Amino acid sequence: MLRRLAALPKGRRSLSSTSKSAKMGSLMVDPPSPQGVSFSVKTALHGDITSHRSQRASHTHAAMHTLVPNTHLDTSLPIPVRKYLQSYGLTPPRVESYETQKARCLGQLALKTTDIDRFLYLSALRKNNVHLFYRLMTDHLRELTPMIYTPVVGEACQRWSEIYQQAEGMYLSFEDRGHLASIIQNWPQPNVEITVITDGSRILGLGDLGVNGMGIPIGKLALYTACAGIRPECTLPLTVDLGTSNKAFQEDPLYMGSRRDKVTAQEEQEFLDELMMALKERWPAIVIQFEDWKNPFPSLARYRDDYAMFNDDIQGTGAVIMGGIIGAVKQSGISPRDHRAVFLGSGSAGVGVAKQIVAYFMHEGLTEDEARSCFYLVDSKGLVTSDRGDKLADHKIYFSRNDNDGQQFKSLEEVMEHVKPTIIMGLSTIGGAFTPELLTKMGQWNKHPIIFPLSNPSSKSECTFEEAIKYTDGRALFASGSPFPPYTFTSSTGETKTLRPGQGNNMYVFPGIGLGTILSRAIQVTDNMVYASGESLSTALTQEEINMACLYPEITRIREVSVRVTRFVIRAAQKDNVDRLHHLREMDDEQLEEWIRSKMYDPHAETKNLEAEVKEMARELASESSRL
Ligand SMILES: NC(=O)c1ccc[n+]([C@@H]2O[C@H](COP(=O)([O-])OP(=O)(O)OC[C@H]3O[C@@H](n4cnc5c(N)ncnc54)[C@H](O)[C@@H]3O)[C@@H](O)[C@H]2O)c1
Ligand SMILES: O=C(O)C[C@H](O)C(=O)O
Ligand SMILES: [Mg+2]
Repeated sequence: MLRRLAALPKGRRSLSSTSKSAKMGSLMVDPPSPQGVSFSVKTALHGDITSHRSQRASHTHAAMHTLVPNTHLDTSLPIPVRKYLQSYGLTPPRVESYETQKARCLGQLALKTTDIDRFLYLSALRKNNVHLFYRLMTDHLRELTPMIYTPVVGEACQRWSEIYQQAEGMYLSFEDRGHLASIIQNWPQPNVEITVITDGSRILGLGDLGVNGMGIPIGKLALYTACAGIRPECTLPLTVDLGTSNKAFQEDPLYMGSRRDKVTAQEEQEFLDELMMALKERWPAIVIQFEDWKNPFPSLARYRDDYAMFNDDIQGTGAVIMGGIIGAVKQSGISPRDHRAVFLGSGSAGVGVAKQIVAYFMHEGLTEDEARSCFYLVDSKGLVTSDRGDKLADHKIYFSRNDNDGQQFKSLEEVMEHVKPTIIMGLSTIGGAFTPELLTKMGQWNKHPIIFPLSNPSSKSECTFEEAIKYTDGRALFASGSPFPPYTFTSSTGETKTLRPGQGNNMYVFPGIGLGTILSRAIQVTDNMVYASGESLSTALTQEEINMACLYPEITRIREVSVRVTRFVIRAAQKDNVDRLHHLREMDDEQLEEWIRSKMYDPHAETKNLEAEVKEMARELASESSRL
């Protein structure tokens, strides 16, 4: 057993996963060996099998402490296990059920009076008892996701320097260039499978928040664990400090990043070249997600062929919104070629979403030109046209209109009058931009107007659910980036209904894109894998959800939905021949989904797994002592 534990960092991901059956085994079944073996576990455990019992116990304890901090301090652990782990006496005497632990946590949460207090409480719980945190999260996704993700993470990032309490994730600075590979060795976890990287330069719709953006990688990776079962110790939140354009932060004595202005695009690229290589050198199979960069197009183009990487804001958002649009287009009763979509916002998300829907429309039989001509992109200068007179950023050129007869449309109102859209999408960061007047017009022009205000957090949403419903007489097909509460509405025909909004947020797909890439050992994240993730969503709705005209599955089912997304992503990787775990090709879809489930971290099973480990260890130790 101890020898097996010593080998743990190389092939397996956690103490508890070492003794699981093949069915319940870890994600790292037959991985390429990570380069960096955890020093403390390796040195503490490289197995002198004859050493003293207490020494062994503390070695085991050290292994757990390194891989899953504080696991031995869970108040649900039985007394014999505590004694074995030498944590007996370090926690109150009573052995508690999860129900009791949960009641205490929810009680404490209820005492908090602000969202930031709830955010801090949950962050501390994650640090102090990671399995309990994820048990709570998976049981209360609807209520708790907004506390650790959008919208509350937005305020947390804005106030990060003020509310900072504990180190989480890694920070790498421009000044560290030339040494990134050796600094990355400081990360104590040996088996990182996925990282989310930001430079903080476009955090949600809140602008450049510099290193305060760290809340985003932490929040996204918490969802990877809660929604797709990637083990918490296999995730690496990463923030790079490349300076900030945020003058207020530069002058704030509490700001914890450098005071330099943002580095140049060339300097950023050189830094990222080194970082990407360093990450892959230590963890050859690592999946890398770029998140919330101001201009993420160059890095996506540069690294996507050589790394298993993707950009969530361009690709994840594109896929998730395509997934919702598939249902909305069907419910609208209008064929794809007759849709006219006005996009407020032509940045990474706007262009990513429009391109992904072009791919869907082509899938439905339109030529590329026909599909592209359905889109009218608007930025801060108005409708994006080829003859507008300013130099268009590269990513906007594809959608620039040529059919405007020299006329320019400066405001959203003018564009909407000109186009009379069937779809409006908001990816502009301009809260309230879909005014009551515009929403009313959408209701007049369309039987079922498609209205997607997607900017985050809630304060930046282009309209609320209530507004979209009220001003279209309850006929809007709606999804927003941040969550809105249900709304009870009486229509002009006197019908009263409680309606639930869809949440068009990339959280429905990125966990499955990441898990599918990890599990298939894909060497790239291809366009087909991204497309498949969005397409899978429309197949994941239950009959009841379809009857209720939902555009997205119920959030409480997200773990099951992630299994479906993961299966589609793996199948697409196989088709594109970028997968490396070829025996998965032999499984039928049902077997593959079952296998995916078996690889997912289940926080509810962890304490039991630990108990089983300890029992097995005790047995082995007893038989070894009897041989001595
Ligand atoms: N729902 C989701 O899953 C999701 C995913 C990604 C991004 N987003 C949100 O989308 C928003 C935009 O993100 P992004 O990465 O595209 O940012 P970005 O900075 O790349 O793009 C913002 C776009 O909005 C335009 N804009 C700014 N002010 C405007 C104005 N007054 N009128 C018209 N257009 C204006 C800009 O010109 C630019 O084209 C953010 O709020 C982000 O939180 C949501
Ligand atoms: O973080 C989110 O909630 C979605 C998206 O990635 C965003 O940048 O807004
Ligand atoms: Mg984002």
